[in-house]
Amino acid sequence: MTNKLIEICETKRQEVAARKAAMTVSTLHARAAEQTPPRGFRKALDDAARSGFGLIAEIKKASPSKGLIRADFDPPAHAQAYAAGGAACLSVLTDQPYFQGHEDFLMAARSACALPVIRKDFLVDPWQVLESRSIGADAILIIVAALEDGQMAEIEDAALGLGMDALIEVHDAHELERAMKLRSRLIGVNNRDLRDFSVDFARTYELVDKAPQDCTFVAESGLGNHADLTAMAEHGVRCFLVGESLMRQADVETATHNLLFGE
Ligand SMILES: O=P(O)(O)OC[C@@H](O)[C@@H](O)c1c[nH]c2ccccc12
Repeated sequence: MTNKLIEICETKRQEVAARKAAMTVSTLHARAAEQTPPRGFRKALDDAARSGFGLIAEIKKASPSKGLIRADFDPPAHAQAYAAGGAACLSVLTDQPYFQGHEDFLMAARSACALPVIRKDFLVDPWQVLESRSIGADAILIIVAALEDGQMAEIEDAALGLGMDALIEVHDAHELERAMKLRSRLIGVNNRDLRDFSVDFARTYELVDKAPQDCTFVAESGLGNHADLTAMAEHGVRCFLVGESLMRQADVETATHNLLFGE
């Protein structure tokens, strides 16, 4: 695990301890029961990828590597723009200390459109899965580099048990092997190295050939334009997670459309 990831997960464990003390599981269950059912995250991606590209468009205000990305940050407006531009799913950062995210952003984005939404955060405890459903999330992220095998399985069980999808994020062949011990067949490869934040598409190219055919395979991070997507498609990749390059555009809907279909 990289130093940054260790630091983020330690911060997250403290945050979760404080949240657990402030909120009972029965309150979370009651809130989860008020939410509309999970929208089918992987299915929406697969459906879109059958006739084109499956895009998870990310609502991201800031990041540790880039600082502030979007000054006029407006989650419901961005959600609608992404949906109108052709995205299959949304990703919303909820981590506050490192990404300036918030649960309210996810709730506002999900209410503003019909797309399935993944909660983008650092999960270190199955408790956070129920918390994610209680704010409406349709899917959660499992970062293999951050967790032991047993923890990953517990978090995944919690998600699948609530009818949610789990996106399993890997960086290398060893992590992909560990991911294959899980039940979920929704795999993301992060092209960004969390040690130095460098982006290398070769990570995706290496791992897509190693992933079993029944996987929905998502390339993540550093994707800037339609040519990046078509280059990935030549390697058989049809699903993508894109944040920064879209969030920097004044006209998010047109940018999303151009990313998917070319200018
Ligand atoms: O903004 P980008 O370069 O398009 O990347 C989006 C997404 O892949 C990135 O935000 C991400 C991938 N995995 C993560 C894990 C935690 C936080 C953030 C991420």
